[in-house]
Amino acid sequence: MIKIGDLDIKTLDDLELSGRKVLLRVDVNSPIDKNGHILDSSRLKAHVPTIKELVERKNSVVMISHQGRPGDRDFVELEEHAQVLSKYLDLNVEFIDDVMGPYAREKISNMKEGEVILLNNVRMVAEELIEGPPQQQAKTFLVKKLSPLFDSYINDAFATSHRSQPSLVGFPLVMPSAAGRVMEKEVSALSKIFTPEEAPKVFVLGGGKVLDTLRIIENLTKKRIADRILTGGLIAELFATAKGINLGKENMEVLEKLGILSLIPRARKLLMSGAPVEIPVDFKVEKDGKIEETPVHKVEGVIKDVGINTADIYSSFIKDSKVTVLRGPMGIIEDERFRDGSKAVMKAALENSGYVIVGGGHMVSVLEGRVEDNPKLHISTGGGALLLFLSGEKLPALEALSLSKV
Ligand SMILES: Nc1ncnc2c1ncn2[C@@H]1O[C@H](COP(=O)(O)OP(=O)(O)OP(=O)(O)O)[C@@H](O)[C@H]1O
Ligand SMILES: O=C(O)[C@H](O)COP(=O)(O)O
Repeated sequence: MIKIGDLDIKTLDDLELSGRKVLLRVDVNSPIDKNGHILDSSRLKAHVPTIKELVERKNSVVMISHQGRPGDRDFVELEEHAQVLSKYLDLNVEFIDDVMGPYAREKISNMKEGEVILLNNVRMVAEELIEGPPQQQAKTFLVKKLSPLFDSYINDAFATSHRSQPSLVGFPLVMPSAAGRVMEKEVSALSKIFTPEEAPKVFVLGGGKVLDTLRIIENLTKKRIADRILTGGLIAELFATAKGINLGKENMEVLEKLGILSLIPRARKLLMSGAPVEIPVDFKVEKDGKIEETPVHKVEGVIKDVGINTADIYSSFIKDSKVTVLRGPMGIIEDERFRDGSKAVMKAALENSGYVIVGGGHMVSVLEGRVEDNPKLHISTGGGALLLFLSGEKLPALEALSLSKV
């Protein structure tokens, strides 16, 4: 059983799972290249322990997932996903080109112990795109057609837990349901953020999603969760400007174009209410094709990364942290010349003895493979779900799991 706030959620340890037919909601939504192929399969790999365990416990497993959204380039079928999963699992994952029609239902009914199926993209079913409360989603055709074929429902899709769609919130109301191992790992790692005993807590927040990050800082401040919030990326520029620092014409133009200047009053309010927000003391800027280090009060050129002194000061704060959360890079890390700030904070976090949580594709890429066998490191699979979780919002899929029938 996992406890999150006032919710109690069953895990694979709490359900009778042997010789059963299990419907497993996974999130295999992956970046897709221009030829329609999977670019990065880390989300698929993440589900391997859950699937393996269910197979080893002699269940037959039917996976259901979305990929992209209708109308988008990455809205593709899941045939290649099944092939990749087969490779990781070293067993045949059969792709079924159907979601809930007679073909899929017949295949599911005839499954034998240990067999694994991946249904086609659940967002081909129009109902899946409508968000609504669990009680409404439990009455959808998706739930009505599929639930009678299964003994249990397992949700392992933490990265989609912020959506209140039928495949995520409809099933727990009508059948015994539990969280899979990915969901369990995410929830127990991320709940360290809200545990007062684990302190001090340092949040390293950067990147480009300024409004989302501002919401996180508002929540962390309101609930007095963070001891220090070290800013980089565009959120650092917002807070520097909110403090009255002139970052120069070029950077102000960037902030204006992105609509970030309108957030200044919210940032000021946070600063005045005692938010433990730190801003860089220096930046790495690009000016007339040259790269320079410049103090925060004398910025000339376009800001591309935090400076050397900031990286040192931030690293020293991280050194004493018991929980460090890193989300969003310190600079424009797609360019190798501007990765130093992000690399420095990551190094400090990994060298410290505390717990480290890394979220968001860009910061994960700064890990550069240093992930094996590190029990103190948690790499979240969540994008939007993680942002919402950190903002203190409830995740509908978790709430629904807590309503599990039986
Ligand atoms: N100073 C800066 N100016 C402009 N862009 C910046 C700056 N610093 C970082 N960025 C950009 O922020 C982007 C990454 O931010 P984002 O918030 O999307 O993080 P992420 O961790 O990848 O999130 P997710 O995985 O959820 O998409 C990168 O493209 C990077 O170039
Ligand atoms: O990548 C994600 O954030 C999840 O898979 C959810 O996808 P969505 O934003 O299309 O609902």
